[in-house]
Amino acid sequence: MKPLVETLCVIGPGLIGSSILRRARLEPSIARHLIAVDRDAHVCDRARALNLADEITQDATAAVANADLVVLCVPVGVIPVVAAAIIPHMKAGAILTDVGSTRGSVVEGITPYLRPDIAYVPAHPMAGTEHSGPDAGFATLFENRWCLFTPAMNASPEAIATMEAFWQAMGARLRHMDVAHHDKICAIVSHLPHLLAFTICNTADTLADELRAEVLDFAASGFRDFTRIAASDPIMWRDIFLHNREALLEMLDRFSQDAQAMADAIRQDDEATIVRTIERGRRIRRNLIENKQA
Ligand SMILES: NC(=O)c1ccc[n+]([C@@H]2O[C@H](COP(=O)([O-])OP(=O)(O)OC[C@H]3O[C@@H](n4cnc5c(N)ncnc54)[C@H](O)[C@@H]3O)[C@@H](O)[C@H]2O)c1
Ligand SMILES: O=C(O)C(=O)C[C@]1(C(=O)O)C=C[C@@H](O)C=C1
Repeated sequence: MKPLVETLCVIGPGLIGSSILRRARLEPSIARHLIAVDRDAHVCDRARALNLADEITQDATAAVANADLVVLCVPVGVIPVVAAAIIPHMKAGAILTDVGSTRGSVVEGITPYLRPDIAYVPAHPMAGTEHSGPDAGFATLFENRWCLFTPAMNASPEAIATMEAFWQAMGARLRHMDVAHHDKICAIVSHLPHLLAFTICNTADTLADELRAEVLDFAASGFRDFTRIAASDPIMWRDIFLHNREALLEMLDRFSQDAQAMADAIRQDDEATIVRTIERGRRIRRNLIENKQA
């Protein structure tokens, strides 16, 4: 059977990149030959030990020369830098994609380097964990999770169809949307929750010494769920916050107003507002479970 692409090259075989490679190892319909590229020699060694790809190298420009599909899985701050370095070396007719968590800044950063004979089809899988690196990935990471496509550039309908089939083979559900919409949605469902988790852990940690000891003693409470998210990679999240600045600050403003309204309700013994707010939260959790996204 002819695979979707002959040669798949993943740049950055960390959590997301290694999950793509693991899935491609299990599904021969995806690619015949797998290449992994990382600038970090230790990551390359781990990728070799885990047998993530047929070729593993630190040399991105040589690796992409024969690839039919190149997937950029590096932090959003360096996606345009890596794209600028590899695009001149890609073969005509190849597809370039990236899995970056922000769209506006990545598309703006990549656009000046695009070539008319390279299809750029960005797609962001809404799946992950707080862990990073090649050991953290797993083949079922994208199963039943959304993959958000934003407008492709220089891409034929066939190239877009190839990327849709690629993400379906990863197990994902697909949705197309524009860039601004993507960045707003991700700001509220992903970036703001991470900002709140990092901040609440910082707040707890800067409390008085004796209380801090108690925070650790009793952390297996509501706080525990924040600590899971707060364990995420600092470089990845620094880049996301700085690269989705406008949408994130807009959502943070909205949240601050709502938190203030909740503070007012508590101050004023406004039971109805407090209960209404909690009930809305519970409804969201129920919807998530019904949609199999919990
Ligand atoms: N972690 C998640 O939950 C998640 C979910 C969806 C999308 N994303 C996006 O996917 C991308 C990767 O995230 P991750 O969690 O897999 O990160 P990760 O830290 O696990 O892996 C990133 C890899 O990129 C490598 N790298 C960094 N700069 C490089 C460069 N210039 N050239 C070559 N390799 C380089 C690192 O050495 C590392 O191995 C990010 O853009 C992130 O925003 C992450
Ligand atoms: O589930 C988690 O722990 C994640 O951090 C995954 C998560 C998210 O916030 O949902 C993180 C970043 C993404 O771009 C997509 C998914």
